[in-house]
Amino acid sequence: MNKTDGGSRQGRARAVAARLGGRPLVLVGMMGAGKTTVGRRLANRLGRQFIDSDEEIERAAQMTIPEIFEQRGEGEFRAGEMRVIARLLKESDIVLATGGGAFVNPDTRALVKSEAVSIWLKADLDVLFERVSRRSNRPLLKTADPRGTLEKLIADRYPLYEQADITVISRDVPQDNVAGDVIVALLEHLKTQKA
Ligand SMILES: Nc1ncnc2c1ncn2[C@@H]1O[C@H](COP(=O)(O)OP(=O)(O)O)[C@@H](O)[C@H]1O
Ligand SMILES: O=C(O)C1=C[C@@H](OP(=O)(O)O)[C@@H](O)[C@H](O)C1
Ligand SMILES: [Mg+2]
Repeated sequence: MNKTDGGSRQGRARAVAARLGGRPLVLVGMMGAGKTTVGRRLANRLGRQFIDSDEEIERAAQMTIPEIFEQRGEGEFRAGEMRVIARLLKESDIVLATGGGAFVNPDTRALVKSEAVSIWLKADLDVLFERVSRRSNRPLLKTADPRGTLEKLIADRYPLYEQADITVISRDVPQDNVAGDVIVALLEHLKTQKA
């Protein structure tokens, strides 16, 4: 084991940073998976800038996500999401948390696959439903049966999320531990890549 492949928490983070070069890290997965919160911790541990595509869209539009859906419709939100992510993927040394629908778009998915290392934060229906029920800021779940809607989205989207480079289970443990799981999985993945 050389200096940057150390088994310690810091050593692993350094090894991941070195093997990535500047390549962006992109978190994908369902609403409630923890992309925003775990992504922030991951960026912190890797010494990278954290960016959330939803926050970028809100800032550019000067509106919240529910307002954008209500006043402009999902189509316009998706078009903005695609543009924002394409712009952000030109940056290096970032951790980008996407919204749950971003990787569903074939163009965005292709771009993420070619420009970044992608991580699917995976959680099951019960965990996701419990987490998204804490807040009412997700317009797609404003239905008569939000749990059923979430279940349907899972069925539609899991085959696409599976195309991410690595999959990490977003367990119900402190978010910093999930960030640690991502670093371990990333290191394993990067070791299998050509230098
Ligand atoms: N590992 C975890 N354990 C418990 N709660 C979590 C975990 N990860 C995220 N959460 C909580 O779940 C909710 C959704 O997390 P968030 O990061 O917004 O998910 P996403 O961006 O994927 O929709 C937040 O309230 C967050 O604090
Ligand atoms: O899954 C989706 O289609 C969406 C997920 C949300 O982001 P999070 O996954 O961060 O909740 C946000 O982009 C919007 O409400 C649509
Ligand atoms: Mg989020």
